Amino acid sequence: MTITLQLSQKWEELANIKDELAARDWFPGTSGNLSIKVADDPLAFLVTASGKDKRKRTSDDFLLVGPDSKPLEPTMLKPSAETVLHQRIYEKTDAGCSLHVHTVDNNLISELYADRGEIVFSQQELIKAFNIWEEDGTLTVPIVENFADLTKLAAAVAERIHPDIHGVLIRNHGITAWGQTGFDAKKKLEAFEFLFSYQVKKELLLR
Ligand SMILES: CSC[C@@H](O)[C@@H](O)C(=O)COP(=O)(O)O
Ligand SMILES: [Zn+2]
Repeated sequence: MTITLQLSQKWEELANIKDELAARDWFPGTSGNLSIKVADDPLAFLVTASGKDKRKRTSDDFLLVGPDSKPLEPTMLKPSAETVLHQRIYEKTDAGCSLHVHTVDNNLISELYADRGEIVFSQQELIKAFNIWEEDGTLTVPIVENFADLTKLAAAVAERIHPDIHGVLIRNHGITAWGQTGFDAKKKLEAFEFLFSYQVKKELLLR
């Protein structure tokens, strides 16, 4: 397969995911960023351009960056401010796609559980989306502080990545979740958001 064909297929895959997440209203105020891996060695990935309304579909939505998160070709576009987070995820995992969204539910959970540094889910059918099939299985989502220094933020996220971790919450900011493919990453992101929404509502009902 030629590189151009591979690139246009990945572009289409990411654009479709972006549309689906936009339909869920998961990009308020231009927030959120998405990426998909195009090559492993050296690393190259498509990432959303910074500051755009991610609900719109345009030919300027993504740009190709290399292992240092810098554009691989001359462009007027700026890679997402949070590109380095995606870079660190590709370095530390076998992910093929990484998705970052800000939602009210993920922000509330990140704040309510910040002091514990994580939230652990169990006895929930949807943890099967993370390949956890045991009746007493648990799913842990680490929570890191929202450092303004993005290199520091990326290092804090990278530090919490282990084989059983599929996403990291950033306090009062959002979640970054990843998977081997675009389908896998989106499935996990949707499952996370279901679990966060359930937990928020449960805590409200128990008050
Ligand atoms: C405009 S609020 C969101 C940003 O500060 C950032 O957190 C974000 O998710 C989007 O930044 P971007 O540079 O467009 O990828
Ligand atoms: Zn963000």
